[in-house]
Amino acid sequence: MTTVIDGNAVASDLRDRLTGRIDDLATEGVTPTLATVLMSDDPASETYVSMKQSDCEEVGIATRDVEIDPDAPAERLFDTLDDLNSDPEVDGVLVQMPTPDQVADSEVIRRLDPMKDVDGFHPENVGLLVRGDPRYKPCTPHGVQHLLDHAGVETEGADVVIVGRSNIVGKPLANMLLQKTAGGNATVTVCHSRTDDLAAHTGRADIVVAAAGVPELVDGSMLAEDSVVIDVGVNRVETEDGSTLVGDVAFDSASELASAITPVPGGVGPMTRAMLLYNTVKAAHLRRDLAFDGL
Ligand SMILES: Nc1nc2c(c(=O)[nH]1)N[C@@H](CN(C=O)c1ccc(C(=O)N[C@@H](CCC(=O)O)C(=O)O)cc1)CN2
Repeated sequence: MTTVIDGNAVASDLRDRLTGRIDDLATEGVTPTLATVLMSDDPASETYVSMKQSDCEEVGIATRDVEIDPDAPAERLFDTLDDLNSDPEVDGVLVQMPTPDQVADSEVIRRLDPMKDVDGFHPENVGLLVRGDPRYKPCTPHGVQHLLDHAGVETEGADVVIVGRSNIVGKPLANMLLQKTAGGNATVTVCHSRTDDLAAHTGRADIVVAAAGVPELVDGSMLAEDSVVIDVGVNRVETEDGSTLVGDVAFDSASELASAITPVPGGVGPMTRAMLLYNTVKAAHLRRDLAFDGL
């Protein structure tokens, strides 16, 4: 019997618990505030930002909604970040990725105040994560770790194969699963587009995390019986009737082998958004030297 891990339900539970923390902050006269910065006309990016804005509204996080013409020079974005960095009311700043070609992602990330970097992408925050002392865990890997915990999946000693080596998901997740902490202690292999015989790796894994951005790259023939499958991909593909979302996992065939699997949509995506709320609430505490022990 395969368990389908319901990311919407887990994210909703997390939002409920965060609301309690936000109410506590209100008694101190603090309203956590997130600035979202969108410099893109990609419909998926627009959707993600508007979902993040409405999640904030639901839990009581105030928002600033900054939109920059995608054809503007990079300096326009950098000036905006400088303003948000120095604005005392803003706790967290999120620049929706990807940015346009004339703007180097690496420069954007460095320009952010690391205390307001609720994506956890700034080199200072990456360094803290790798050393095992995370300030802000990047939202998608944090969501994956939380889903595994919620589903009762033991990572200690587990053979985990991550397919994808991005800075947003694959690399930070590998580091988090390696840490000597709860939700870590795994043996981690990171596969990518140049990996020989991908199926040989995924086929021996206890846990497979597919985060390559390739629709239905991993199917049931590539999995061990009773493995746990986490699908990070959100790919919009054309169909005869229009378009649909598919993950990096071929859900039907993978479900026949997996003991537990996340769907797309409704798996990791909602958790990515919930963890952004978590980091914003954490930022509101850290910036005021208030204790934050998690949820
Ligand atoms: N600054 C950032 N940019 C990007 C990140 C990120 O973590 N920070 N990650 C990805 C995209 N992403 C976050 O922005 C993201 C992806 C998917 C979802 C989501 O909720 N997906 C839903 C389906 C949504 C739909 O209907 O299209 C789901 O899977 O159920 C949220 C956020 C790249 N950029």
